[in-house]
Amino acid sequence: MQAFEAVQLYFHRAADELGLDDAMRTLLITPEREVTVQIPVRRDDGTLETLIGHRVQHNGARGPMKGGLRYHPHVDLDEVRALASLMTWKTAVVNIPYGGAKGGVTVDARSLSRNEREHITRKFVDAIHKVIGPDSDIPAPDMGTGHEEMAWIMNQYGKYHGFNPGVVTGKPVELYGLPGREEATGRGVGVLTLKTLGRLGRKPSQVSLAIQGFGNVGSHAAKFLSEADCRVVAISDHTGGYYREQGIDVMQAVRHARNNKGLLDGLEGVEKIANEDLLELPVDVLIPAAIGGVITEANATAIEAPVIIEAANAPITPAADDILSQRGVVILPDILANSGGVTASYFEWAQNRQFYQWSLDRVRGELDRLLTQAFDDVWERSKKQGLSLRTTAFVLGIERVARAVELAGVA
Ligand SMILES: NC(=O)c1ccc[n+]([C@@H]2O[C@H](COP(=O)([O-])OP(=O)(O)OC[C@H]3O[C@@H](n4cnc5c(N)ncnc54)[C@H](O)[C@@H]3O)[C@@H](O)[C@H]2O)c1
Repeated sequence: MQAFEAVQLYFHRAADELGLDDAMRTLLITPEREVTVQIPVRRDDGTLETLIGHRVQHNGARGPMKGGLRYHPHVDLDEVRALASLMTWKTAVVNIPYGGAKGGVTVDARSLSRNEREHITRKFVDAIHKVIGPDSDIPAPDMGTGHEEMAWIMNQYGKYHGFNPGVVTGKPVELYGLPGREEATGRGVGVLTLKTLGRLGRKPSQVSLAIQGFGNVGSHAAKFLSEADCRVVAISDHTGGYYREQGIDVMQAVRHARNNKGLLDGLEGVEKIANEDLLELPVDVLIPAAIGGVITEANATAIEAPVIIEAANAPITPAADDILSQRGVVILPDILANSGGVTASYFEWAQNRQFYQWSLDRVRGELDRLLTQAFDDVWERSKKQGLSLRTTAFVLGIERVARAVELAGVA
């Protein structure tokens, strides 16, 4: 099932709980604006190529729209639409004053030189600068983009509209970025894992964890949770899984990856396992933090972990979600579990608007506070209404957006 259908399914399940009529559903699902543009680019070898870029602004009832910009060969309008709507529900669940958007260019970022990436980014801004801005739509990094692209967006946007660093987040710290933005999603996953364990009456020191993916999110989550006394028994990246029953020295793994082009292969003192086997280990908590669609109908029954924290976007397919939920597995859904990133982006935007640099301590303190509040809102409502955490998170997000739409007056 494609991302689009999965989001629609979860939306309608929550809308059923809220008793929303068809007219309101249509209004909430329909994006406010979709922009598709051509991006002509001269490659370094002199050839001319015409790329396609999209920006979908889903809903701005609660504030300026917010969402990443991805450079990936699979980018298409349906996917961007689905991800834009997910951002609307995600910003609402964590209760920051934003709506949702998403964008992308259909291109393999790894095939581009730095020079080509810069040209594409500036051309894309040329095409969409009229519809983005610090009060309307604020892009951020996503797959295939990072702080360099964000700095170019800020610079190119400034040529049309004057200096305004709040037009984009995920910038380099030296250029109005936020200290702690890089760790924020992984740290948030860690904070929310501890909150989940606390509600289940589990002490971190009694808990074993397996984490799939050791990139930005997975490595920071592993670091945070091992420092909190959890036993991280397995980690992985696309080179394979690495297992040690007594617990992996996460800092050693971080250092190893840092000196090995970000990769874990060759890590010493661990047993090598297959990535699929990592998912089926008899651990207390499983954290998929790599890619989508790794837990499907085919392997859902083999998953032994009683708690899954969705650090990646959509790691569990809807069919697998049904199987796991029926078995009583506690699943903390992606729209809450990985919302630390967009929350820190909101802090970056707030500090840009204040022209005041936040300290790392302040960022961490505010991040922990907002995520804890969002977690408590979702957990308590889920218990009260007897709904899964995923359906509850969607209910809460959709309800807040619907209320904002109604209060502001829809027509
Ligand atoms: N970075 C953020 O702020 C953020 C925010 C929200 C959601 N996410 C989601 O979290 C996930 C991870 O993002 P990231 O920023 O850490 O990406 P990243 O590119 O830094 O790291 C991805 C990691 O996954 C590994 N990987 C790739 N394919 C794999 C496979 N088949 N099996 C096992 N490991 C594999 C890679 O080797 C790498 O270690 C993505 O789904 C992303 O959409 C990230």
